[in-house]
Amino acid sequence: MNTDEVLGIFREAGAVLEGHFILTSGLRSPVFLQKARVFMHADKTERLCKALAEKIRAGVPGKIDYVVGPAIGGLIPAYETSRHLGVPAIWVEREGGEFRLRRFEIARGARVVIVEDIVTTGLSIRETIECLRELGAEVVAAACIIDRSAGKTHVGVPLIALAEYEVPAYPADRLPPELAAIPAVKPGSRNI
Ligand SMILES: O=P(O)(O)OC[C@H]1O[C@H](OP(=O)(O)OP(=O)(O)O)[C@H](O)[C@@H]1O
Ligand SMILES: O=C(O)c1cc(=O)[nH]c(=O)[nH]1
Ligand SMILES: [Mg+2]
Repeated sequence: MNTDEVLGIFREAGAVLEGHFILTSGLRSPVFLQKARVFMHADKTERLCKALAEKIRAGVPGKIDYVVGPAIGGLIPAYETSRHLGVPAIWVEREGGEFRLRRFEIARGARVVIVEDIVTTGLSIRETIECLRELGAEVVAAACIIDRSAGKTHVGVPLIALAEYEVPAYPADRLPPELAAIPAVKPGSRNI
């Protein structure tokens, strides 16, 4: 599946929003990919995640013990991708602001692949890696449906993106005037 097909699915679902958005990193952007509007459709989610699973299989040599999704955005794509990989899906969720594996136990040395929805700065994946490494897991790769940095983000493990789509993002104190003129909204779940 190529980038145009992935973006086509997002557009068809009405998931490419325009306005003034506060991203999880604190950066501001005129475009927000509201993945929930894609993941509400099982058929669209299946097509995307089947393709992502194939890309993970091709890019990750050896056994995968778990797919790990960072909540909330990563829950559905991690689950659906794990279904196509034939491995269990677990998740990390925020407790006091920090990602924790609250509901599961994994053996030290478990080989895991993180599956995210969207990557912008890679902050959420880096936080997830930190949590998993503290538990002794081996993070063999991370994957996402769309990489908004178009390959510029590095998370310290191989990052497998189904699509790369570069979207502008600005520090809050360096907004272009057209963005500063629109009230900002924060769609994600960090800090709520
Ligand atoms: O690469 P980054 O700069 O970390 O940005 C991407 C992250 O932002 C979103 O999560 P968010 O914390 O907004 O909440 P959500 O998962 O509930 O959507 C998205 O789900 C990714 O986890
Ligand atoms: O960087 C983010 O927080 C982000 C961007 C985006 O387009 N979609 C999303 O869910 N999060
Ligand atoms: Mg998220």
